[in-house]
Amino acid sequence: MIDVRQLNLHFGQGAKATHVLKDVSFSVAQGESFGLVGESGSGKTTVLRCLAGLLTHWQGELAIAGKPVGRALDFARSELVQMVFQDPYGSLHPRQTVARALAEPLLIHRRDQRHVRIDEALIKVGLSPDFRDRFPHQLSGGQRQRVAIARALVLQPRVLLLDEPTSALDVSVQAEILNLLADLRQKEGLTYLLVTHDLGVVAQLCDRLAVMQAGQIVETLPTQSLIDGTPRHPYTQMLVHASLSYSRQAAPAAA
Ligand SMILES: Nc1ncnc2c1ncn2[C@@H]1O[C@H](COP(=O)(O)OP(=O)(O)OP(=O)(O)O)[C@@H](O)[C@H]1O
Repeated sequence: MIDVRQLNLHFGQGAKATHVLKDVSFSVAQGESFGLVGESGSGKTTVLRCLAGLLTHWQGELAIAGKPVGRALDFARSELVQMVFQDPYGSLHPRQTVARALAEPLLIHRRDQRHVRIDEALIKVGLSPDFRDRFPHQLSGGQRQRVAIARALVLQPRVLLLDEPTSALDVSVQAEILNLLADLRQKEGLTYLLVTHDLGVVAQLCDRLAVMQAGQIVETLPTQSLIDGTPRHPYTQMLVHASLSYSRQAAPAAA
């Protein structure tokens, strides 16, 4: 469903150019959920932004649903792929009602039955149609992220690009949103590409993952290997170790 081949990207020019993505290659099957993990600045979000059409100066080959992806963001791509951002407050316009936020993609794509589609999208994310007239500041963090997911779903895409979809939320709400994403993947037959720092999120939501370091993929592995503690690359082992010792430190405080 998603094919990334030899993806390269630089920011800046000449002597100041930084090579941010270095020959990144991976494939995600139809219906699969694939995680991208790695330290801050390793290039995870940049990969999503290339696939979403938000960055256009990449080199390599990108294809979605078997069709090569061009550089410019076009209608066909928006109908196939949508992105959900980390901070739902930032991604929703503060003066737009929920209905207005969801109507916008429908208007741009000239879809009919907008009321019905908006209500259907709200129900899919566990919100009642009563939420139509609310503004973002009248929503909790979890409800805002539900609205952002509803907006991503309203055009019925086949792929969601999820950029740290739960990291801006309270811990108690994170589990709800992860459950919602797991349910939606199954019910809607979606394919996920998910960026996260949190190996717990990968364990819950992803079938496979790629580990990035300094713009390169160092290892691609099934999530089960992560859980079994059998990753091969020393950097992945270090990430697993760091995450386990963090959980152990956090456990007494949480008790
Ligand atoms: N618009 C930009 N202009 C210049 N450099 C950028 C730009 N966007 C990202 N970068 C740089 O590209 C590198 C990769 O950034 P990216 O956001 O993809 O990393 P990341 O792995 O997603 O990190 P994080 O987990 O912190 O979001 C970083 O060094 C970042 O500073």
